[in-house]
Amino acid sequence: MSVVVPECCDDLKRERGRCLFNKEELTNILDGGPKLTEKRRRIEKMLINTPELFDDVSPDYLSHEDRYSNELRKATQLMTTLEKNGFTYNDAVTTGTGLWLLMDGNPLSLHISMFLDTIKGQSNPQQLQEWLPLAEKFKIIGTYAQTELGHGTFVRGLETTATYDSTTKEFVLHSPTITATKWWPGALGKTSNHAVVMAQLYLGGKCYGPHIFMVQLRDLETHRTLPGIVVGEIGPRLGMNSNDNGFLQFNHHRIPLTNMFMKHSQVTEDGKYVKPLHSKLSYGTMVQTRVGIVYHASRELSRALIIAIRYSAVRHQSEMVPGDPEPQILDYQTQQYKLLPHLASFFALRFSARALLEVFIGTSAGLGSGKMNMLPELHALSSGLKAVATNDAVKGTDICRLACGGHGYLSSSNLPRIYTAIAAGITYEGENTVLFLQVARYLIKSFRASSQGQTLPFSVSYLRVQPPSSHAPLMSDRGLVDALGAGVRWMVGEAERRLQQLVDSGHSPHAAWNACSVHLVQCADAHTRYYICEQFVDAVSKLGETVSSGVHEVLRQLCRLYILHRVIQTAGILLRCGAVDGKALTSIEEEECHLLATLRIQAVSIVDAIDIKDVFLKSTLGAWDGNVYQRIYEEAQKSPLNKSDVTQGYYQYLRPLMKANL
Ligand SMILES: CCCCCCCCCCCCCCCCCCCC(=O)SCCNC(=O)CCNC(=O)[C@H](O)C(C)(C)COP(=O)(O)OP(=O)(O)OC[C@H]1O[C@@H](n2cnc3c(N)ncnc32)[C@H](O)[C@@H]1OP(=O)(O)O
Ligand SMILES: Cc1cc2nc3c(=O)[nH]c(=O)nc-3n(C[C@H](O)[C@H](O)[C@H](O)COP(=O)(O)OP(=O)(O)OC[C@H]3O[C@@H](n4cnc5c(N)ncnc54)[C@H](O)[C@@H]3O)c2cc1C
Repeated sequence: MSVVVPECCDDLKRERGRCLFNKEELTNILDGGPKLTEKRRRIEKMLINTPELFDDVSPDYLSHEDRYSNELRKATQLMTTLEKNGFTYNDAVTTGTGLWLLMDGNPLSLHISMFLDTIKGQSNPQQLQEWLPLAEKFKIIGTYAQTELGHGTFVRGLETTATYDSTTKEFVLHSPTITATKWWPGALGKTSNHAVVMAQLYLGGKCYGPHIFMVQLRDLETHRTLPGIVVGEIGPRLGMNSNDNGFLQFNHHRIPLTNMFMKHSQVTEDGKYVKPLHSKLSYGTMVQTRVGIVYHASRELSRALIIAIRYSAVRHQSEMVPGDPEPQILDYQTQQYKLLPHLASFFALRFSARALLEVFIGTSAGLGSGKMNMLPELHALSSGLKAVATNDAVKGTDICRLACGGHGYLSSSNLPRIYTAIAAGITYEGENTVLFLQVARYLIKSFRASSQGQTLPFSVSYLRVQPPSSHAPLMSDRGLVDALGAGVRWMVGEAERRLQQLVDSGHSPHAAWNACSVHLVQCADAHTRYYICEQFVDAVSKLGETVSSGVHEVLRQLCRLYILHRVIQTAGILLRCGAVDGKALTSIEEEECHLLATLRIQAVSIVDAIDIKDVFLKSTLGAWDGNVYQRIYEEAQKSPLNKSDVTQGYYQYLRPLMKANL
């Protein structure tokens, strides 16, 4: 399939004619540099020239089984195409291209993410040597099986047991109750022949908590389920129905001692336990996936924004001035207010994802040399950013759908599929409220440590009292970010005060925690957003030295919008702690409206610079040429109900009803 860039409609031509910045330069910034843009485009070209990767028929028109098979066909084709052309699956993941082709629930996604990451991050050298080549070459195919019917969040409450039998040097895996059934893992139902399984380790009758085990589930020749294992698919879900999310039960199933992942903790042949350097090292795959999800959420949000902003420039509706031609809906301030703050969020999340990745790489390097001290900060940052990124991507994607009116509800807009895929991100890999509560624990601990004069890690250093002299002018970007920081400091101080007050009045610390948890979640959310603002301001100011003035101006405007919007959202807190006053808020609101009008002028060009091709957007509303109505019409013709003029349903039900004497 070769892509011919079509002439665009007059509306989009006019929009693009107003561009005052170098789009390619902005594209390079978003990709992380010109080399990465070039690499992404090479991958895209190769994928576009592989017609088997594209659907002839929408998954909506397929049966449950055909939908799965079709996605599996494309997933395997994707892997072989990448391999043949000298790329890795990782290239398709990091550029987003692979995800966009297969975001109806790619049945190999868990293999190439959490299964491989667990092998890489949790194996000892022998295990790595044995399993990694097999998994990388798809000789074994796996998933990450942790969640059970009874427990997802509370990992320590998992019920699956792995009991060591020193006489045979084996672990016996068992699901003692219905609630111990593994439930949810992607690709577990029918695709995977292996799984990394989280189970409670028992040695000599004593429980040592959750540990990870490599378990073969199916025969490698026949693909039949092995004895002692029951496995299947869990049925339809809100979205991503081309995946085979599964269930799994063990009936005293035996695996060798060497199948416990032994990088961090070990069991000796005679059944002795060797402790890890940090008790949460076995949660490393989850942390790594949370980092990936921040990128993933920003990418999905960007697809929705491209669709909604291009559509808003093509769609004309109503009269702004009686008798005048119908304006583009993007000219309505309310439409700009719906979309442009989310456009700013996309940029903010992209820069924060990059900053988080650096923290992840730094912490991982430290762990390699036995340094565990950065782990709590990485856990808090990755938890907070995963939660904010998915919450905002879900909200933003739905706003994009709403901003497209009725047509946004069409499957062919692709907004429903983007929405249902990213909506799962709020729940999977740590439910967001639960992750925010982890961040809150870290904030309260840090606040207390600071009160005792201890030095705080970089992401929370602002929690100590700020000397008034260091403040930038309030209305500058820095000044407003400082005000947001003061707001979080006040919120955390208030949470700590309420917790202490409850404990002093006789509540247990745990009861006090629960009684303050709504406020604590708000603290965690506000802290993470403060961190995002800081990263955005830093990134834009660093780029200022290297980019052209047009691009810098657009980035500055987006950053400003993000901060102003955040200040308005937090107005109540900022007023209560005295960080801003009513007069400042009024001028911030006015500035936001002014900025919306400014950014509107180049909005189409900004989303063009995100550079996602039509074949990856998959949207009748968001295509480059803006030929919206023709595409919607043509897509409707593909409905199986349009194959005949009169359907079977007419003869079977409607006609008898019309003929009945009611
Ligand atoms: C080519 C095609 C492309 C294909 C796509 C490829 C993907 C690319 C990436 C993009 C991703 C997109 C798709 C991803 C698909 C993912 C699918 C989803 C998979 C899953 O959902 S797997 C299951 C995930 N499950 C969870 O996340 C469970 C959540 N629960 C927990 O993490 C913990 O149990 C919880 C809530 C943190 C509590 O733990 P608990 O054991 O109870 O501990 P305590 O609360 O008592 O805390 C003790 C102490 O430890 C600290 N702690 C907890 N966790 C960590 C950690 N991970 N690291 C460091 N420290 C940790 C905690 O804060 C406490 O500290 P204190 O000092 O306060 O005591
Ligand atoms: C599409 C999808 C794919 C998935 N893929 C996988 C996979 O590949 N592998 C895998 O192992 N799992 C997978 N999961 C499972 C997922 O990780 C869990 O659903 C998730 O961790 C949440 O756990 P839960 O379902 O038990 O929710 P629960 O913890 O029961 O949450 C229900 C409610 O209780 C609240 N709650 C729970 N605990 C607390 C607390 N301590 N404090 C306050 N509130 C609390 C939550 O905030 C939420 O509102 C997947 C899930 C989905 C939806």
